Amino acid sequence: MTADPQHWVVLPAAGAGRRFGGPIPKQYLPLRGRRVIEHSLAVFVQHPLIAGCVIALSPEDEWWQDTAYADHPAVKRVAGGAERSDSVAHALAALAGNAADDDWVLVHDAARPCLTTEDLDRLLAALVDEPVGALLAVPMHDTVKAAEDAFGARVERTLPRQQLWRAYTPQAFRLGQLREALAHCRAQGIAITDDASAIEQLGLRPLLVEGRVDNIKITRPEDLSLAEFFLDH
Ligand SMILES: Nc1ccn([C@@H]2O[C@H](COP(=O)(O)OP(=O)(O)OP(=O)(O)O)[C@@H](O)[C@H]2O)c(=O)n1
Ligand SMILES: C[C@](O)(CO)[C@H](O)COP(=O)(O)O
Repeated sequence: MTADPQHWVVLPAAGAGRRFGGPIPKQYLPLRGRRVIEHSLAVFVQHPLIAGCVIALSPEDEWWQDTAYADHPAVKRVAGGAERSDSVAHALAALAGNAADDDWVLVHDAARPCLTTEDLDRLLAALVDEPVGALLAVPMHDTVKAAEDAFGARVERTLPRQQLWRAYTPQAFRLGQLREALAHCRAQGIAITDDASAIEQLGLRPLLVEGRVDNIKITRPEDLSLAEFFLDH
């Protein structure tokens, strides 16, 4: 008889926050009495189904030591990498000693501080009997235009929004499969911006689990005020 899979969390937190700018990386900015990263971790550390967390940090980020989780027994730290996917891969390697290949790993951005326990529970529930893995996502409600090139301002076509979702985190996959998928993308030189994209490159189709729109990532300065608002309501 095989044991039920455990659930682990990987928090990539080694980004520089270039689009945000500012004096320190966005994940360490103050937000409603705590740092952004403390909000992002809190929901996992308190959750009974989470076995432990690995956080990928930039070695230069001395602000981590000031957080409530710096010496927390359930939070292990590793060095991040040049890209988000490298940071995730480093954290997965660190997990290998404690976790099984069939265990679930939930990857969540350190810069996403508004995740609710309800959304996390919905994702965890979706993993029961799920063959591939799942991610929180939000259906597209806007009318979306594709431009003729990345910087072009002229419409090429209107995309069918019924098929479009915004990919959020956490994104949950089997430890062994996610490690394989990230290694495949790295070996093939395939650039990816989320973990689901790596799994898709193996020919698999992750499950989209509808989440709250307010689980935003802090990417640009205006997102910080939005996160403040969402945390208050
Ligand atoms: N080399 C990297 C790059 C990003 N991240 C993390 O991945 C998450 C989402 O990435 P993003 O919003 O793109 O963060 P940054 O890379 O910091 O932002 P930017 O692209 O604007 O520089 C963040 O929690 C960030 O810290 C990481 O761990 N390692
Ligand atoms: C995983 C992710 O949050 C998906 O939305 C990712 O961090 C996105 O990175 P982006 O380049 O800021 O879209």
